[in-house]
Amino acid sequence: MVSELFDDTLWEPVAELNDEFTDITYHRAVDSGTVRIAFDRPDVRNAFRPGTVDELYDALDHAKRQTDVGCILLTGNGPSSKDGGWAFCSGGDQTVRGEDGYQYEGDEESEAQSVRESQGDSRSPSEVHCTSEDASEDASGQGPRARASEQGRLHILEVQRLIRHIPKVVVCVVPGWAVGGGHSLHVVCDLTLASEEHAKFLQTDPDVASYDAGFGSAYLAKQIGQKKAREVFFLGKTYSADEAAEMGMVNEVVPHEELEETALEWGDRINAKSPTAMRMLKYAFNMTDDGLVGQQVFAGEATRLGYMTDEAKEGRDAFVEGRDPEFDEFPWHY
Ligand SMILES: CC(C)(COP(=O)(O)OP(=O)(O)OC[C@H]1O[C@@H](n2cnc3c(N)ncnc32)[C@H](O)[C@@H]1OP(=O)(O)O)[C@@H](O)C(=O)NCCC(=O)NCCSC(=O)CCC(=O)c1ccccc1C(=O)O
Repeated sequence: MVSELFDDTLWEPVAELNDEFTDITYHRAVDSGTVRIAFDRPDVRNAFRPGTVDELYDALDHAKRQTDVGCILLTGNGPSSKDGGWAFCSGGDQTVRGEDGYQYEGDEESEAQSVRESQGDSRSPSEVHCTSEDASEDASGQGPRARASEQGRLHILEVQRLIRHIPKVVVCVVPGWAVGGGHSLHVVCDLTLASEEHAKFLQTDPDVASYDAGFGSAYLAKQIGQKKAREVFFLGKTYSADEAAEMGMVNEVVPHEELEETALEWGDRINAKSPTAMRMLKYAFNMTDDGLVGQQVFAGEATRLGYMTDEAKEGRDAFVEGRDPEFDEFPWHY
């Protein structure tokens, strides 16, 4: 079973990737251009370790390149086999956090690393145990896709940027806890749909001496206002789905049993719209907050539209044919 809320008649695995993944699942809807990417570590409230983040990035990047996909659902599988608890994501896996970020190595290695570090030995586990050839294989104990690294990673931020710039609508489907870096992921998604009974929103970053000083906090303030965003981080209260909707960071709250069905319906609504309009709208919404990068992304799409005109083709053809361009037939639009 993928997840208790998952209807396997409506989805098929994206086989070339899903089979390789250990920490997430990746499915495509049978009847529509919607994909479902889900954290699959329910026993640790879907905390992400570096290998999880790699898989997430790879799935999102694959989804980005599917020209018949308009909507991405990002969710968490559940419930936990240990206690029946539900989670979207509880952020960075604290058991593999090292000195300079999250470590690829498994828990035992991390603990060993901490001990080594406290004894003044700063070698990474891969230096201690692995040759560089070992490191490219599954020496990390985190599945075949884990890329052993001598550096601690904070690359969930790369995933955040991918979600921000992906030319599709990303819906965060929250079946339980959205905490820490998991909370930040929900903030950066275009829309959030939450389980009435189980969704809970909490920022623990400062409890574990972490701080998402980008989208997770500053962009959250754009969504819910400065006072509320500061409350989320400075008081660390837990908010129900209804409270989160009231604050403006959740779009809709539905009964738990209807969560994924509703998410798929949202996907259908999204996919029925003009892909170009949706892409330009997403980038327009982003642009005011994203500075020159926002302008660059929007302008890149404007350039793509320009390239599709006969006027642009004339410019290209004239160069290739070694003649002056003939733009007389093209109006100076106003
Ligand atoms: C999520 C909880 C509130 C759930 O509480 P509860 O329902 O009572 O369940 P528990 O019994 O606590 O948990 C069950 C089980 O799961 C394990 N677990 C839960 N969360 C994590 C985790 N994050 N890492 C590792 N393990 C976790 C827990 O230990 C239990 O295991 P057992 O073996 O069964 O005992 C609660 O669990 C909780 O508060 N969890 C911690 C939340 C947290 O602090 N997350 C990290 C925040 S910091 C972060 O995410 C940084 C992310 C990042 O990379 C980043 C870096 C730089 C800039 C920005 C970011 C960014 O924020 O994105």
